[in-house]
Amino acid sequence: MSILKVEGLTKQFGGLTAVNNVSFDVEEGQVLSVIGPNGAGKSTLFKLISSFLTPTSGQVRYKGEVVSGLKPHLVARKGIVRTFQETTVFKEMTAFDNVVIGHQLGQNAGPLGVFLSTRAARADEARFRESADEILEYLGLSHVRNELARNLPHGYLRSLGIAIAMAAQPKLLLLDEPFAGMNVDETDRAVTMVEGIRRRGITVLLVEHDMRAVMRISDRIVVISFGSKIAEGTPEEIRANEAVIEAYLGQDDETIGH
Ligand SMILES: Nc1ncnc2c1ncn2[C@@H]1O[C@H](COP(=O)(O)OP(=O)(O)OP(=O)(O)O)[C@@H](O)[C@H]1O
Repeated sequence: MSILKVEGLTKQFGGLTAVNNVSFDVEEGQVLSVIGPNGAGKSTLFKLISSFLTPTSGQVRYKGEVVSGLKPHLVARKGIVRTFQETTVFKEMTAFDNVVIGHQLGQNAGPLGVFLSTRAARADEARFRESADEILEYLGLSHVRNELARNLPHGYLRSLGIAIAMAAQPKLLLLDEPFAGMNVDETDRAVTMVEGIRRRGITVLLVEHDMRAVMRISDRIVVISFGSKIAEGTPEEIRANEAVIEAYLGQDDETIGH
């Protein structure tokens, strides 16, 4: 059963069509990756799905309901949660406290709601603390539990962003370039994290520039180039697809996962 349907999604910025009539379905419990060369429109597509941008035409349907045009926090409350960027991690707090706060973000409109936290939210605190430890554990972050976020290396900060998003109890987790800027070890760890998330039955939609890690974790891959979908299929199908090879020609061989 598909949890998300992207239907004829188009986004124009002035005369530029960043996303051009893109359609695909995301099946519940699967990992679907959107890949494409630089400037292909991946980030724009991602923002359209998380409702940070409104489409020029087309729509996104989540569990049958059109969510395009809703405020991002309302979409998040329905279960579509994007990872937190490094800039939204609270740097002066520990990894653990950041994940506890992530639970509250899942219930409130934004950080303000957290600071003005209600009695009900405080009552949930014990449950959140227990859950935060569980998340850190299965994401392999327990050993940095008490580190201040500002002391964490880049790869860990990105992982912490995923942990915070998990605390908001997503049904569909959106990962924006989770492997960007990671070295080989960090990428391996992040791949393991995504596998762990998938095993918990959470659907994952990720947008990524680099094909190599994507090949390892995706059930399906959608390829976009110059805003349009040029291919869709399993990793094996994508690897052998002529249009994909063509789109990536001139790029480093590493990018197509060879
Ligand atoms: N807010 C905006 N205003 C105008 N043009 C934009 C805006 N956002 C993106 N674009 C343009 O839309 C096109 C697609 O950009 P987008 O960032 O979605 O690509 P991308 O595939 O994510 O690229 P990368 O892999 O480099 O991050 C680019 O030509 C970009 O310059």
